[in-house]
Amino acid sequence: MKYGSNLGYALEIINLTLNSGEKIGIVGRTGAGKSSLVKVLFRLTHENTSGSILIDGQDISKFGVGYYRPQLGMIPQESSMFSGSIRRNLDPLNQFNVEEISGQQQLFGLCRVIVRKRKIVVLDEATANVDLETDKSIQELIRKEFSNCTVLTIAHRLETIMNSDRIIVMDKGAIAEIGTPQELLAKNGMFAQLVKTSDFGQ
Ligand SMILES: Nc1ncnc2c1ncn2[C@@H]1O[C@H](COP(=O)(O)OP(=O)(O)OP(=O)(O)O)[C@@H](O)[C@H]1O
Repeated sequence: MKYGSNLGYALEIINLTLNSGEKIGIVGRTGAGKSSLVKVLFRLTHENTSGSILIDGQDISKFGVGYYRPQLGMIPQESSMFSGSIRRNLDPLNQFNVEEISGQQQLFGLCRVIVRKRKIVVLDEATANVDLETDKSIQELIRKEFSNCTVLTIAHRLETIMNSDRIIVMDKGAIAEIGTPQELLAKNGMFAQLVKTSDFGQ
């Protein structure tokens, strides 16, 4: 996939099979292709794209977008959506966290609504400004209550995806590594390096 015919490939050859109900974490450095992978899945980009994506054995390009898109959900974690963060910014003493809690509840509510109706859900925490505990709670909520949904989490913080069924490590528009967190740690490759160089576990 390219963003323009005169540009280089943002995504190279990708061969990927996801199992129904799988919880997948996607990691990789800036520009590795994480968002592009999601854009292709959502059919947000048509031009300069070759290959096919099959869901339940059906090529998604054969579906109308109106039929197809509602089966997918995106949970953005933009802080501006939640009153808690705004309230906290306004409060110089930072003493009250009542609205912060309600901000969290809004987020959980949003997850419930979106995830319940969808086959595939993407959680984008690349721009996340929620705290680690909220992140973890969302992952737990999704894992427990929505076991039938396939969930792709673009992870900014590695902690939140360490319980994923599988992790995809993107690099230069390709899948550099894929496997369970344990497999990738044992491999001692790119994922293990990301874990070592993050604050994770310290
Ligand atoms: N709209 C665009 N137009 C042109 N090039 C783009 C566009 N969006 C992304 N790219 C390029 O495509 C490549 C993959 O970018 P992508 O945004 O998918 O990476 P990412 O892993 O999601 O990065 P980040 O963690 O910064 O969000 C990069 O080289 C990037 O510069």
